[in-house]
Amino acid sequence: MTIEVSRLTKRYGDVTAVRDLSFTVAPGVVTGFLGPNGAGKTTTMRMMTGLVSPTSGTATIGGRPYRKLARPSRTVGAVFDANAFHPGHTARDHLRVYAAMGGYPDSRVTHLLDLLGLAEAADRRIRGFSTGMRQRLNLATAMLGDPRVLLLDEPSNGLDPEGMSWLRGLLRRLADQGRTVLVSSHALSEIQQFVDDVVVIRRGELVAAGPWSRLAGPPLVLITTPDAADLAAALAAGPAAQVEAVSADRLRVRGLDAPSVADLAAARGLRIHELVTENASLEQLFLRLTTDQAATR
Ligand SMILES: Nc1ncnc2c1ncn2[C@@H]1O[C@H](COP(=O)(O)OP(=O)(O)OP(=O)(O)O)[C@@H](O)[C@H]1O
Repeated sequence: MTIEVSRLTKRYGDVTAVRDLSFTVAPGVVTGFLGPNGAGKTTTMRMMTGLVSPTSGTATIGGRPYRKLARPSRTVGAVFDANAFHPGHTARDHLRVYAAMGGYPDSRVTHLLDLLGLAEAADRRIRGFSTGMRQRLNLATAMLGDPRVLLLDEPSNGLDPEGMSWLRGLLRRLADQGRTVLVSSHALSEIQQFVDDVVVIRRGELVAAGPWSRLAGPPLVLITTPDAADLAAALAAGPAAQVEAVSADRLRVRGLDAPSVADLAAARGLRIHELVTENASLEQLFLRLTTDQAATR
């Protein structure tokens, strides 16, 4: 179930929330949907589910617009508002209401309460729930119909480190089952741990899309060695793309991973005191992509 966004535009009066936006979201991976506040992420995700009508362009899921899907809630599970609950309901009540609307059995409710770590809190009123528990309940609601596609708007908001690690595991499993998982976020350092692909937008327009590993570029390896000059010469003569001397005993290499650097040094009898791999962070990439050139001049 691929999501295909094609030349999507949404205008609210004078405000163009989304402008001529095209990208695809593949099944089997977790895709991060990133952009500064007001970039148009929520509007785009709402257009995917037919909650907002596009001014022009299309968003399809498995080749069809949301409204033309045979059983929408069995195909697409979406989480938008983290607080769309009746505060006096218990978690179990809440899920039962949605299960009844979708025609899902009670056993599904029990299964999801377990799966999302809410079994103990199932019979407590939502009013007393933490943000993290509300996020879990939201996910449970989206997953009632065992959908092939999950659209999650800021699901990591309000999660503590343990909750983040749990969410990462859950999204990974869902993607490994072949589902299509689109997750919007502004918490880049957190989301970096679990996205395979990214789509970056700014002011409603596409800035970059593709596998994170490709957008990030090859990692850098920082080497501390008392044999810097000899090692630099050996690396430069070999397959490394770039070798830079940082100081008398430190080199920075791009285009060769740490084990290859260590093997090459061993083969030449050169000493290495430290090897550190530096991956570009999603935050660095994001800032580079979304910083307004004009504003920084
Ligand atoms: N119903 C609406 N009426 C008028 N303007 C709207 C409406 N919904 C969104 N907008 C405007 O469209 C733009 C994009 O908003 P949107 O909520 O999609 O961005 P976002 O990337 O999800 O931002 P955030 O991360 O802050 O939620 C903003 O300028 C917003 O003010």
